[in-house]
Amino acid sequence: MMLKNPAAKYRPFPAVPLTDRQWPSRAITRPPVWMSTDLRDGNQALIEPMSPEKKLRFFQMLLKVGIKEIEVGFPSASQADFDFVRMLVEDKHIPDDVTIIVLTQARDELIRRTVDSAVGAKRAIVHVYNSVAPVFRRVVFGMERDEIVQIAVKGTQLIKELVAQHPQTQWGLEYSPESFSTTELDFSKQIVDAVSAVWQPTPQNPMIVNLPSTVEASTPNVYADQIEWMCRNLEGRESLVISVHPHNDRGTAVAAAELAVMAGADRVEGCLFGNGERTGNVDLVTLAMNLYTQGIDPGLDFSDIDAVRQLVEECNQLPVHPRHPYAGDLVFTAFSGSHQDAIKKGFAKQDKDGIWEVPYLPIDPADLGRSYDAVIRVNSQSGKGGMAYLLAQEYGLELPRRLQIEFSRAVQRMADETGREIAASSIHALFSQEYLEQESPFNYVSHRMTEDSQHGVQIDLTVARNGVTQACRGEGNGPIDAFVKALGLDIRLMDYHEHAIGRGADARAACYVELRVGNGQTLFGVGIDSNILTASFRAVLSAVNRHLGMTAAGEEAIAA
Ligand SMILES: CC(=O)SCCNC(=O)CCNC(=O)[C@H](O)C(C)(C)COP(=O)(O)OP(=O)(O)OC[C@H]1O[C@@H](n2cnc3c(N)ncnc32)[C@H](O)[C@@H]1OP(=O)(O)O
Ligand SMILES: CC(C)C(=O)C(=O)O
Ligand SMILES: [Mg+2]
Repeated sequence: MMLKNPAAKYRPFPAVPLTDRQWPSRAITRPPVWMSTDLRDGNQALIEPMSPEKKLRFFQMLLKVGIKEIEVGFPSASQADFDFVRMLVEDKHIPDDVTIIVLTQARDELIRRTVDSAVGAKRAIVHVYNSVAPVFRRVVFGMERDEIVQIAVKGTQLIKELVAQHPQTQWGLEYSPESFSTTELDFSKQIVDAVSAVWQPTPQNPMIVNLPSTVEASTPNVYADQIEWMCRNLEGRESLVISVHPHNDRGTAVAAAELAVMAGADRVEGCLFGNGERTGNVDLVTLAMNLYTQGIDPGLDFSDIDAVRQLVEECNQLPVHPRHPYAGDLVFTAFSGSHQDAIKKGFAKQDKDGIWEVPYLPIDPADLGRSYDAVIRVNSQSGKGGMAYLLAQEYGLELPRRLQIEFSRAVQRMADETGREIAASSIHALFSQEYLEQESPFNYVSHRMTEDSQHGVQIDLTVARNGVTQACRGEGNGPIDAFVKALGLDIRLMDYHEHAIGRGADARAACYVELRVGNGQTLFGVGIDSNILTASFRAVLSAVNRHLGMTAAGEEAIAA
């Protein structure tokens, strides 16, 4: 039967009975304990689970990033999973300050195998779980609440018994009431209290209580309420590490984790770049960098984010989205004109060691090992700022503002025609063609200049006009004035800029002149030369040639 309203088959998530919630007015002031479950929850969700070799490379990268708690697998799932954990232990891959975690269902034979896998490690946490939500109790287990509690209690008793036989390892317990976020809070409390009554944690040897949103089912504020409620109601809170394990079914796992930390969670489990079952586990990279941009050291090192991303993509055989926070290919790239303009101005004003204040960039790309080069790219949505930035960064050309406006029209034409992104090299080629290679009809050959107080500046100039060399002389109150007079053309100099390109013996001068030829429109010419005067003369000829190329009126003006 077709439902009239298909949405009617879903029910709204019930609110948590917490009227004096504290978390909304709290702030995060320090990082939580990070736990990576890439090699377990991440791995179990892959189309092709990682080979032992890939798992080891991933593990070593996690160490380098600085993660101290790493869930290394589900050892009872397969011989390969078991062997991987043994290899880590026996080949001494686990640093002393790192704790491995091994996951198991609360079933006898699986628990035994799991404990066996970690024997000999300096520190290991056995992570046991059973699902507690009403739908699991009814559909999967066909059990009442008390029977579900017994699964967890018996499993914990067995773990306690088994680990006592291997005192050379410092053992810990993590208990997860799986599907916590869709479970009645009083039942979650009942089962967690029952487990801790068996394990008997102390503030010195706390037990981890991991409260997963196995399937994210509510807005993040509801999850935060659930966490605060548990923190306030569990027995022996001081002997518990409250951990969260958000999944991203509603796309709000990051928010859920952050609000949960405000609500009292001490620890967060997740995966790099949000890999994991279905829509993924919460993304540890985003969480860490979010803290970083609030001025809080997350204790994780993502200063070479591209290397981390590359390895994760290779091991997971899944791409990281180009717009993934902090790490995607396009997150430090602006195509749109007004963004480019603001970023360019922001970079110019940014003090290297000062507070970060570049518009549109929440973080300095350099802090992630990303380069500024990729920040600004040009396509049909771009304005003058983007191409000016690229010419300055790549070619040392600092175009005056009005020239930027003039040249951006040519760039826009090119972008419209191709419909593609335009590389810095193409912009430079277009700039050269438009301004620097304008050698006809006038081409500079040589000049000699003298100066005295009576005549001002005198120039003996040789130019080629349509390939025919001719000599002329001019006097003026400055070199450009004298040069224009020598040409004998109706030209007015409207604006002039110059700057050096490079330093030392190889330095060259770039000159930009804005001229009005006859009664025509003003337009720019550009000259580059090792001699600053020659550069300015070339710039004048560039403008004149451009003008002649564009208008018949220009020809007449020149002829006049
Ligand atoms: C939310 C999560 O991510 S939890 C982690 C999930 N990860 C994995 O499952 C990956 C590794 N798992 C595996 O390789 C296998 O599932 C194994 C080896 C653990 C178990 O395999 P099997 O023995 O074939 O059982 P299966 O996977 O079908 O699990 C279902 C059985 O386990 C029971 N079960 C499921 N979870 C639990 C639990 N936490 N505690 C106790 N029993 C459980 C179910 O009731 C069911 O029992 P039934 O067969 O009597 O009906
Ligand atoms: C095993 C548990 C913690 C889990 O992965 C989940 O509930 O999502
Ligand atoms: Mg999970």
